[in-house]
Amino acid sequence: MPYISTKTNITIPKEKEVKIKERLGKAISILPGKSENWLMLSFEGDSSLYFQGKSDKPIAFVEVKLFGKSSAEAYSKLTSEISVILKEELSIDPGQIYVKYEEVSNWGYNGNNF
Ligand SMILES: O=C(O)c1cc2cc(O)c(O)cc2[nH]1
Repeated sequence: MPYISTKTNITIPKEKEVKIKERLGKAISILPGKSENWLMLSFEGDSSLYFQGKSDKPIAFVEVKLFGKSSAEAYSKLTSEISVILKEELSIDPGQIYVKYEEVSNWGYNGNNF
């Protein structure tokens, strides 16, 4: 049950959001055992974000939370793919993107915790 949130200082047109949603749905399988079946996503455009004291270029902060653990190699591959997606869909340069990973041991769903 991964969760990916994407926050950016630029506007995300609806058709781009849908495309990114589809691409992240495939990319999540880079993490062994994870799939779009349990993936939740959120998008927040037009955010007040600054990087290196500036907000004059497209910037993104992406958070990936997952139940359990994965490997540094898998996280690195996912970062590459997320960066490609945001570059191709929103023209955000990889050097303007942070991707944070969080491994969660207590995850609730459907009224109970796994
Ligand atoms: O995507 C996951 O991390 C995930 C899905 C899923 C379903 C399930 O029934 C479990 O017991 C664990 C679990 N993890």
